[in-house]
Amino acid sequence: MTAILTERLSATLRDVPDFPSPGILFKDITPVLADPALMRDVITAMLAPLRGSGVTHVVGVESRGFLFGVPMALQLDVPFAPARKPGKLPWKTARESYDLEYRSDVLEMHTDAVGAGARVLVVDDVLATGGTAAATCRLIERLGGSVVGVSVLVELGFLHGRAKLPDRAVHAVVTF
Ligand SMILES: O=P(O)(O)OC[C@H]1O[C@H](OP(=O)(O)OP(=O)(O)O)[C@H](O)[C@@H]1O
Ligand SMILES: Nc1ncnc2[nH]cnc12
Repeated sequence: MTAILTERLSATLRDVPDFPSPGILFKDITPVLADPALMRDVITAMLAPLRGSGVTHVVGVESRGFLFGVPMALQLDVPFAPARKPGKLPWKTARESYDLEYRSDVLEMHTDAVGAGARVLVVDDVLATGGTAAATCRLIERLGGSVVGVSVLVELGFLHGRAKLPDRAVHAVVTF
């Protein structure tokens, strides 16, 4: 990761205090989405540690994980599969519950999304407490896939999300 990209990201991400609830400092990624040159460099940086890892599928976590996961899957020329909030996917699903910084939730995936032999990269915008990423990894493994790595744009290091992802290869472009 270049220091210059880290600086560009730090200057572009918007901190929003007390959203969505008091005491949370929310990292708003919408200014990054609004900058195509920065987005291109971000996607390249999120993929860089995974080159040569034999990734066969990208799983993006609803909703902000989709914004980075789809362009990464296109770059790798592999299928993208969504991990979605409950009740959104139309076909047969498996589900996992998890806790995150400001609430509890459930994620679902289609049961045929990542079968045996799939080498899956999990993508999200933010790693905070790690609950979301850990639940996604559990879901993928229950469906028969193996998790090659977890790639995020922003890691909130003070929330110790990596502690919920022991033995996982976790990659963040920028850590606060
Ligand atoms: O590491 P954790 O503590 O689990 O938190 C990280 C998750 O929280 C946010 O998603 P959120 O569920 O708020 O959904 P959104 O992307 O639809 O806004 C973020 O996009 C990650 O998915
Ligand atoms: N502080 C935060 N900012 C943005 N997304 C988040 N997801 C969980 N915690 C977050």
